[in-house]
Amino acid sequence: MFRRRGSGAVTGRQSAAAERTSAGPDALTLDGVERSYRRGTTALAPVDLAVPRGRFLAVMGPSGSGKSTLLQCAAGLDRPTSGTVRIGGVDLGALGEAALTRLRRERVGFVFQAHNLVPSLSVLENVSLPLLLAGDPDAERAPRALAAVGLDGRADDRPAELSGGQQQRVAVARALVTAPDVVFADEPTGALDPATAQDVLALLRQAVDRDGHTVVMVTHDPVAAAWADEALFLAEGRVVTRLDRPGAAQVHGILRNLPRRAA
Ligand SMILES: Nc1ncnc2c1ncn2[C@@H]1O[C@H](COP(=O)(O)OP(=O)(O)OP(=O)(O)O)[C@@H](O)[C@H]1O
Repeated sequence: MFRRRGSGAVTGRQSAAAERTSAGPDALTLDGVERSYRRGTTALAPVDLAVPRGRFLAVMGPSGSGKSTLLQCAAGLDRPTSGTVRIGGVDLGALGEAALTRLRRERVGFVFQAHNLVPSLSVLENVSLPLLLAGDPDAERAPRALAAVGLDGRADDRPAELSGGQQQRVAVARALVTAPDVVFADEPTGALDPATAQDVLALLRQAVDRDGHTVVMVTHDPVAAAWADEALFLAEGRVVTRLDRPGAAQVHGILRNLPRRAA
């Protein structure tokens, strides 16, 4: 079964990490990324961030601190007011809408709280969808991705025939199937019970340790953050602190003391 970070999985993780250090540009960089809105709200003050390949980053902070804004700007779903976002070295600001859409399809994976599977398609077809959209002809990729989340036996089922946790595992397979530069996960365990949540987090951890994926996860949950390599804490749109190898109790303590944005 999957092992929690810091257990026997460490050796494999270290060798995978060593391979990745020589693997070109960081998966994601933000340089001076700021997002403000017309009525004067600065959702995100200038943020600098570099996420190397093969890293699992948790983004945390009180409600309104700018987590979603950071994720949306970093994933090319929103354009920052100023600053530069690069995914795999590509400057998103230099891309027109069509090229940005293509980059999101081919080089970014998404896992949301609501899994957003297409109900009329089979599980395998759902996982294959990003490959179809990207024009990738490798027919083996989707079954492999499904097997990696332990659901190859359910390929022909419809999403409604699966439990919530299984559906979220399919969403993880769908996010990983194109081997994206970064997987963005927005509260991926928010709708799951604690045990099922741990299974999904273990899958994300495995994707990082075994396959060298890069994950940026927004979460409110200190237990979820403890699966990451690093936690980044936002308050009032700014990065206020970071924690390597975050422990749930430590994360909880930091969160409790962060300032909240005035409503
Ligand atoms: N479209 C918008 N127009 C104006 N203000 C916005 C818009 N979107 C977000 N904001 C503001 O930007 C700030 C940051 O919002 P954001 O959604 O990024 O926070 P969050 O940390 O993700 O919050 P939560 O945990 O509640 O989802 C908030 O003050 C919010 O009201």
